[in-house]
Amino acid sequence: MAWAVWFTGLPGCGKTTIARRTKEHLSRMGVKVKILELDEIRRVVTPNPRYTDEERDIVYASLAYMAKLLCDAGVNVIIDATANRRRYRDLARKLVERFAEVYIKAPLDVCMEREALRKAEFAPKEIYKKAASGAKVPGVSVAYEEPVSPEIVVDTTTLDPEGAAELISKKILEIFER
Ligand SMILES: Nc1ncnc2c1ncn2[C@@H]1O[C@H](COP(=O)(O)OS(=O)(=O)O)[C@@H](OP(=O)(O)O)[C@H]1O
Ligand SMILES: Nc1ncnc2c1ncn2[C@@H]1O[C@H](COP(=O)(O)OP(=O)(O)O)[C@@H](O)[C@H]1O
Repeated sequence: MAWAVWFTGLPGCGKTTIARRTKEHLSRMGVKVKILELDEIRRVVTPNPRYTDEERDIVYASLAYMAKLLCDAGVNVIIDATANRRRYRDLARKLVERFAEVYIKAPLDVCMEREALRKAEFAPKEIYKKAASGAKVPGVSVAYEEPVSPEIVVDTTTLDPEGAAELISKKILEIFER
């Protein structure tokens, strides 16, 4: 049966970078996975995003449901999205039978620095700068609720993206592919 793992963490912590590498790692081990990148999905479902609680409730419920549909169709999923409220991830856990949370950890100041230095392959979003003009940015102007008991935790201050992807892939195989 297919599974879904949710990569959560502050904006700029490294979710997208590590998710893409994890997909490559798993592929080399013969495990296929689809990444649901919220950034990309938002461009379709909220072309003019407001980032209000009401909008986030809808966006995250849709995301969890997409993951469930893919799993039902036999497709393994990595969800790449901040999900600042715990309830967003809990909903996915409820909907998807084989589910795990991956907490990509980095202190806020490191995330801010990474955001500012983000490479050209990602459009520069300057999310943290927007907090200064009133945007509800997780970790700054709205709470980021850490996972309570994530199945996998990676400390990105001690692991580089490759090391993190290797660790996550190994754990995913231990949890789901035994
Ligand atoms: N303008 C503006 N106002 C308020 N909040 C904003 C804004 N732009 C980005 N965000 C917040 O940043 C989240 C996107 O960051 P992510 O961690 O998901 O990834 S990334 O940094 O964009 O790659 C995004 O997460 P989601 O709400 O989950 O889409 C928001 O929480
Ligand atoms: N140990 C690390 N793990 C992940 N990303 C890192 C690390 N060190 C530096 N980075 C850089 O930080 C940035 C993280 O950006 P991104 O992956 O888009 O984060 P997020 O998806 O969480 O917003 C990338 O430019 C990446 O190269």
